[in-house]
Amino acid sequence: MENRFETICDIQQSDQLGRFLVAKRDIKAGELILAEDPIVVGPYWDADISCLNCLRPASRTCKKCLKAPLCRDCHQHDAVECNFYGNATKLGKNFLFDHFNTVTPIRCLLLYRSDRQKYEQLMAMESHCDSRRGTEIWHIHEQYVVEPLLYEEEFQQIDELIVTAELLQRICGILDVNTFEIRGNMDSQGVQMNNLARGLYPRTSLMTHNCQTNTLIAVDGLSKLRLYASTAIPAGDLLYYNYTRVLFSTFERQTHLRKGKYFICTCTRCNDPTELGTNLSSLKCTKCVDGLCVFYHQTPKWECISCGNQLAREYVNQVMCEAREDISSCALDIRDLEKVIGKHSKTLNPHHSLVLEAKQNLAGELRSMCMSYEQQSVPRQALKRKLELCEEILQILRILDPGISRLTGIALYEYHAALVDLSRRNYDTGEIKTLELLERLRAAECALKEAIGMLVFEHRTTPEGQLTKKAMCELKELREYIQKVQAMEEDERTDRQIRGKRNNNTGKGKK
Ligand SMILES: C[S@@+](CC[C@H](N)C(=O)[O-])C[C@H]1O[C@@H](n2cnc3c(N)ncnc32)[C@H](O)[C@@H]1O
Repeated sequence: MENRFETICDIQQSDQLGRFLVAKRDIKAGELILAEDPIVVGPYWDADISCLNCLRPASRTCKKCLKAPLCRDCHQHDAVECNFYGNATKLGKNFLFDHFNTVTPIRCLLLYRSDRQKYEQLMAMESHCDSRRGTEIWHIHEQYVVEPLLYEEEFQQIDELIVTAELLQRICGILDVNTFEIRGNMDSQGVQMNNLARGLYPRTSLMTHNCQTNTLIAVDGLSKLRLYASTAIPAGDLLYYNYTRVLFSTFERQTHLRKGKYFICTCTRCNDPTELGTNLSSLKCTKCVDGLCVFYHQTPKWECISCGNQLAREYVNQVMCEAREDISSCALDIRDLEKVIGKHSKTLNPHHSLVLEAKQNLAGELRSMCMSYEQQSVPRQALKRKLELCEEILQILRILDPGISRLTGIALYEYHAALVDLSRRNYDTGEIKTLELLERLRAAECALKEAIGMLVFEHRTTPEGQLTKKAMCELKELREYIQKVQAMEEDERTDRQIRGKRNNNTGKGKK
């Protein structure tokens, strides 16, 4: 695997980007680029107190070290960590329960003892200490990590390593800038078992950010990360990963990257006021009918693409604040969500990221509703609306997250499910004929096949991995159903031909 990475990628460096990855040769979409284990895994910042072995909710303390929280099923945790806490006789028994945010930074420090090479890899990572110094996040880490640790004699030195406030801040910075999310395993019933964790992957984290990624990251329940090309990557191109969310507006993405990753993104999407034509950040023009106002950051101004009308900053702020407030506080209720979508689609582009957020919530609620009914009794309106929403979201994802995409895969799966259910219903009520049913089912089959092609990279222990399994069974069933409908359609066609001939013959007879 080591060799694979080295034949595919080069690590390069520049003043602007720091270290980054470049494709050494053409990489095909879907090709595995690297598989990597984390050098450190730990709970998220502000996570609930969880088992140091599996990160499920903790219910007791390790019998050996008498300090580490464990769940009812785990009896041990990392040996170096357990020994360290066991030997830390002056450390209060509740220290980790009282200062759970210190767990991951302590694990980073313990690498110095357990694996010096990994410790060096960790310390080579970007921490942005200079940009963080004195900021709110610096003070938060000072309060919840640096002070509790340095107050305890046990943490002031680990072997020859002198632990200082600066070193701890650097580790906190490294964790904030470089960690990847690790979602827990699903149990056999498909319920998520562990709390969210974060992991440090030294090679994967070298990837540069771009709001349009060309890679896909899949992490399995054992924390192994696999990096795939999500589009074809020509030799010489950088490998990109999207550090932020695809469906965030430019303002939200830029804020997240500036505040959390300490750089300003200048990718094609960020530099295009229309966001590649999706208008995910645009407002409706207050003067002309179909116009959309976009933000030109160089000037800076909000201006209508069609009529040139400019929007006052105060107006934009007011509209956005109201929408943000309404959408974030809207109950997960179909009627309320429809109301909020209707209201804010009058001032924002109906594809604005805030409206899309409400639409995604609505699609989720419609999905739950469809699942709670017997198939034949799901309200038709709900199926129709779900299909419409899936189409809308897919159209945007195809542009912003091209190639193999987890979000597109999920949306395609939902789209296929709504299309099959609605078409069956339309057929049962006589709204569509067999041929149209067949055509729609074939379209659903294409969507489902494409969804599987995108989700197949997800490990079986993850929610998407479970969805892939389900989708594969449904594809088999759908194909069987298509065959039946096809046979019906052929029978009907033959029937029509016979009747047609008979009519012709009768006609001739009459003549
Ligand atoms: C996860 S690290 C990537 C590896 C890092 N370049 C290094 O040398 O260790 C994230 C940091 O890389 C830099 N970076 C990543 N993408 C960038 C981009 N598109 N523009 C500018 N800087 C970027 C920023 O400093 C960011 O905080």
